[in-house]
Amino acid sequence: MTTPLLSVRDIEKRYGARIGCTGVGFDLYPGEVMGIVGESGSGKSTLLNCLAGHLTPDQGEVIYHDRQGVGRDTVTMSEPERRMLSRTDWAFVHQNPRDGLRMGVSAGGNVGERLMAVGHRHYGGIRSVATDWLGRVEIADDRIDDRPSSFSGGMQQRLQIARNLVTGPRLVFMDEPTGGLDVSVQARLLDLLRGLVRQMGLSVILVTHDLAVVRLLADRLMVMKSGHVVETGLTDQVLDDPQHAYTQLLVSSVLQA
Ligand SMILES: Nc1ncnc2c1ncn2[C@@H]1O[C@H](COP(=O)(O)OP(=O)(O)OP(=O)(O)O)[C@@H](O)[C@H]1O
Repeated sequence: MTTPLLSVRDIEKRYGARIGCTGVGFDLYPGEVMGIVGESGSGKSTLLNCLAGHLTPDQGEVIYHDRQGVGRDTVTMSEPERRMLSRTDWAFVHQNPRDGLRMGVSAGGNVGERLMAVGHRHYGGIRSVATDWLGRVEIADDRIDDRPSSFSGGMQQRLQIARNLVTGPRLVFMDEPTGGLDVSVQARLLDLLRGLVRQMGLSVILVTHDLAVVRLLADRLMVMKSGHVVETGLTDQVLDDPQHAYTQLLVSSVLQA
């Protein structure tokens, strides 16, 4: 049987007396896209940040199987080790591209510096890979020396995606990657993301409150409410035949919208 890429066991995070998330466990397999959905305040971001090492959970394990097949608990690993993983194996796409880009650095620099961080040194090679990646996210060659602040919101988000994927990560965390964009821009970005996820065989944990996004991208779904996972299953199954009353409400409110 295939080894999971990530094994999450009994994660809990509290903010004082308030529950951020609790009792969360699942396995993510290579090449799988797991969607986490739920209304505002249900604990999606808390969970994602615990999984990505941005928040320390109060309880639980996040076992990541590295390229050597060794299972390592990212909750207890040292900060330098976690930082190294974030550079080499993991990527994080923020809702707001400003949180994931360096706004004072050119588009090419934003992509190229990630390559340099993993040891690439040859300037010409870095520039040509950066150009190639700008093309893959549909940013014209002649924008390579422009700063992201001169880009539209959709372009900034595509640049953030290029910056994250250029190093060939094994696991990508995405926090509302299409949030805050116009509907037509969202549709184009979703198409692009879906293509990249398929081509690269990426494993993704995707947080969104938008069921159309998970319908397109996610193989499996976890539905959260008040910090708990209330339903989990294959995306089409959960959306077409929701079992939990809360999921039924989520799905029907979309249908009525
Ligand atoms: N820094 C914090 N301090 C105190 N409580 C927090 C903090 N961050 C989140 N919470 C609480 O934890 C719970 C889960 O919040 P979280 O942001 O994870 O939900 P979410 O589903 O991501 O919501 P949204 O879609 O609005 O981002 C909520 O009750 C929230 O008020």
